[in-house]
Amino acid sequence: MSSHGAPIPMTSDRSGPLTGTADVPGDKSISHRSLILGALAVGETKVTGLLEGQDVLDTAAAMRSFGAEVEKRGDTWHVHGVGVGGFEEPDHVIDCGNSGTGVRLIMGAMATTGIAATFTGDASLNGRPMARVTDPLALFGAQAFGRSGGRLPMTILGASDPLPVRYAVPVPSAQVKSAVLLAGLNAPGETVVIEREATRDHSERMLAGFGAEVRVEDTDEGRVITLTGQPELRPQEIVVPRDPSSAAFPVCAALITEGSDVLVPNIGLNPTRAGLFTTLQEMGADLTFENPREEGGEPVADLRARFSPGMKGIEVPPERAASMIDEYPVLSAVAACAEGRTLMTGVRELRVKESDRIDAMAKGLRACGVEVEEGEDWWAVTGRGAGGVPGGATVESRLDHRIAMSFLVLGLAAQARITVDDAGPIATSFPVFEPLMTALGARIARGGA
Ligand SMILES: O=C(O)C1=C[C@@H](OP(=O)(O)O)[C@@H](O)[C@H](O)C1
Ligand SMILES: C=C(OP(=O)(O)O)C(=O)O
Repeated sequence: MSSHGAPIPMTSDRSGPLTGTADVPGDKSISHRSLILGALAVGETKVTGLLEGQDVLDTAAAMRSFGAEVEKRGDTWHVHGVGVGGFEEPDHVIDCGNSGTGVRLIMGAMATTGIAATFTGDASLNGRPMARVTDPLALFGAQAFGRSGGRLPMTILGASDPLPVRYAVPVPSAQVKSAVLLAGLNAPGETVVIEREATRDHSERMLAGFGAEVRVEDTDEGRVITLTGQPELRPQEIVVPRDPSSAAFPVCAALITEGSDVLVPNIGLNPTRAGLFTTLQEMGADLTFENPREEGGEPVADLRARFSPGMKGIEVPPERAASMIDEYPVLSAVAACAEGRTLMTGVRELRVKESDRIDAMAKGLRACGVEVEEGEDWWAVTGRGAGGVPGGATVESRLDHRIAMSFLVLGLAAQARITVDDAGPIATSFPVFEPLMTALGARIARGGA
C-alpha cells in the first residue's frame, strides 16, 4: 500500500559466528506471476510457497479488483481466474505500493482489454519510469495518461481491438518483456518480443506451464520470444521455489562474519537469476551447492556458505548484470569486506530501482569508511579486507528494501554499529528477515543508534 508507516530504525552490530539453517521465503518474481496468470486462467490455480511480502499482497489485492477471487486457505493460495480478456474494470485506484514488478506486469495484463484502470504506488514507485512499459503497450492500441515523465499515478485505457506486436526491448528488463507478453495474451495472432540480453525467464516458463504457445529462439538479434494470442489458460498447481535474491542476504552475511557456517536450503537457481553466486565464487567465497535437483521445472539446490576471509575484488562482467541485478547492493557490502577493488559495469538499471541504488550504496558505504567510485553505468568498491570496515554510521534506506538489508548485513562485520534509518521496506520482499537473521546469531535489533 502506498501509505508507508512510521520509520522503523534498525541497528546491526559486529556478530559472532552465524550458524544454522535459513529458510528464506518464496520467490518474489514467481509469486507475482502465479497470481496474475492464475487470475487469467479459467478455473482454480493453487499456489503454495507464495511470498507473503507486501509487494505480492498488493498484487493479490489488485487481481481481486480486476474480478479474480484470491484467497488463502491453510497454506495454499487459491486463485479463481476470469480467463484471458475477462478482467472487469476496477471501481477504485489500484495501489501497487512499492512494487515495480506488480504495476508493470498488471498494466500489461489489462492493456489489451477494453477497460480503464488507474494505478498508483508509494513515493518510490511514483518516481519510477513507466514509459518503458506504456511505449510498447501503445503499439497494441492502449493509451496511458500519467504524470509528466511517464510517472504514476497513471490511467491506462486498454485497447478494445488490440493488434499483435513485434517489439525489441530497448533496456534489459524482464518487467518490460513480461508486460508485452501479458498484453499479447489477449491480442489475436503472434506477439513477438526480442531481448538483446537474456533476463529472467519466469514469464515464458510459466506461460508455457499454463498452456500458452510460447516459442523461444536464440538468434543473432538476441532471444526471440513468440507468443500465440488468445489461448485458454489452464489452471495450475504451483510450488514457488525459494527466492535466490532473498537467499543472498544470509549467504553474504555468513561469508563476511567470522566463524560462520550457514545452510540456505531449496533455493531456486534458474541461470537467469544465479549470477551473484558465480560472482561470489570467483571472489573466493566458500560457497557450495548441495543436492542439486529440479523442482517444478526450475533448478534448485541447498546453498552452504562459510566465513571466507580471503575474498578478493574482481571485475563483474557486464553480460552477467541481468542475472544478478537485484544483488549488486549486497555484493557491494561483500566487496567492502574483500581485498582489492570490485568493479561493476553495465549496471545503469540500478539507477531506476526502488532507489538509485548506486547512489544509495555509494553514500552509505562512504559514511562507513569505504571508498567508492561511480559513473552513470558503473561503480567500484575498494575493499577493506575481512573485519576492516569501520562502520559507525547511520544510513538512509530510501524506501528500498535491498539497501536496508545490505547495510544490516554489512554491520555484522563492521567495527562499529551501522544504523539503518528505516527498515520498514524490508517487509515488501522479505518479511521474516529480522527473525531469520537473529536466529542465525546476527545482532540485528529495532531501534536507533
Ligand atoms: O520481472 C521481475 O520479476 C523483476 C525484474 C527486475 O526488474 P527489471 O525488469 O526492471 O530489470 C528485478 O529488478 C525485479 O526485482 C523483479
Ligand atoms: C527491483 C526490485 O523490485 P521491483 O522492481 O519489483 O520494485 C527488487 O525487488 O529489487
